[in-house]
Amino acid sequence: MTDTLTTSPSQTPAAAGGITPVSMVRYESDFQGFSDDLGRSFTRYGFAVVSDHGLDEAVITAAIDDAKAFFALPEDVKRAYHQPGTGGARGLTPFGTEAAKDAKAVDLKEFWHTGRELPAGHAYGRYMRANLWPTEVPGFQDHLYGMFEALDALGRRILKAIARYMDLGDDYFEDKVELGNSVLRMLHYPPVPADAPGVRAGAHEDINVITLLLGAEEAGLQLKDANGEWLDIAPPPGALVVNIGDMLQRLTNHVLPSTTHRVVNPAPERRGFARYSTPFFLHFNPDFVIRTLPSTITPDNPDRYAGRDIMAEDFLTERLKEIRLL
Ligand SMILES: O=C(O)CCC(=O)C(=O)O
Ligand SMILES: [Fe+2]
Repeated sequence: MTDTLTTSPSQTPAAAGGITPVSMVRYESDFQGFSDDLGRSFTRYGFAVVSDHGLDEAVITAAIDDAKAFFALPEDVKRAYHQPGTGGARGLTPFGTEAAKDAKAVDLKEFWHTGRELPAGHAYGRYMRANLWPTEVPGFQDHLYGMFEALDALGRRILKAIARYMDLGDDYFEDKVELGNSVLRMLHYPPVPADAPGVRAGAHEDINVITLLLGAEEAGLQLKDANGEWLDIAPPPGALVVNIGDMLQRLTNHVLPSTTHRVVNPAPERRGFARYSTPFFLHFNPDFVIRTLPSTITPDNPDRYAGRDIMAEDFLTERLKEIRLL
């Protein structure tokens, strides 16, 4: 890959909203150092800002442009790609559907989900629905799936660094996520009226293993730090925001925390702008059983899930019900 979305390492700002970016340039030259810095950021915030990630800018731009073209279609055309009662797993989830767990208000967003294309007849077909592809936007399928595959590959590289940090053996995650039930979410938050109450996306934790988020430069994304204060994430242009989800928090007995985050409405002068962001929710293979890693159980941190092994797919179903997608 030649083009990158990021600035060169020498231009990487010292800090972004309190979180110092970790450059992936060291992935090849100093894997241990990269893994330690990444792991420390996760341990402290549940989040890391990753620069120099090497994603091909053309692949990302093509997919985002197609998503924008889709969201600009008439409401009734878009609604044909909504499958109610299926957990929003594929296609469109219309504006005003999803709400954060226990939230009273719905989020101010619509989104499109693309999932994995399995080899024909694969046993995981019972857990993963077929993708939907809108015929109204030429190139949508190729571009969206191109972005899915690029983020899937990058997510596995980042998991190798997490495995190194946790002393698990670098390939620990490989056979546990290779056909994971992962989802690429193209999000559209329309412009917000000047007097809009509430937030664009209510406070929540992600369900999955790790999330790779692009497009969070438009202000608004905040995490709740260990003191309970909201901290702006504000990544530099093109940088990737990565956070730990509930499944990895559970596997690591909370050594890697799944941190509460939200998207607040922007300052008045930015309320006329839409937000387009693209989280990739990397999941375990559906039949992976989440059981606390023995190395994370200590006298100070006893097993929080003793006797409560759960299959990744069952965990997901439980949580989708809580956010009103099932
Ligand atoms: O829009 C964003 O930047 C974050 C979205 C998010 O946290 C989510 O969809 O889980
Ligand atoms: Fe999230």
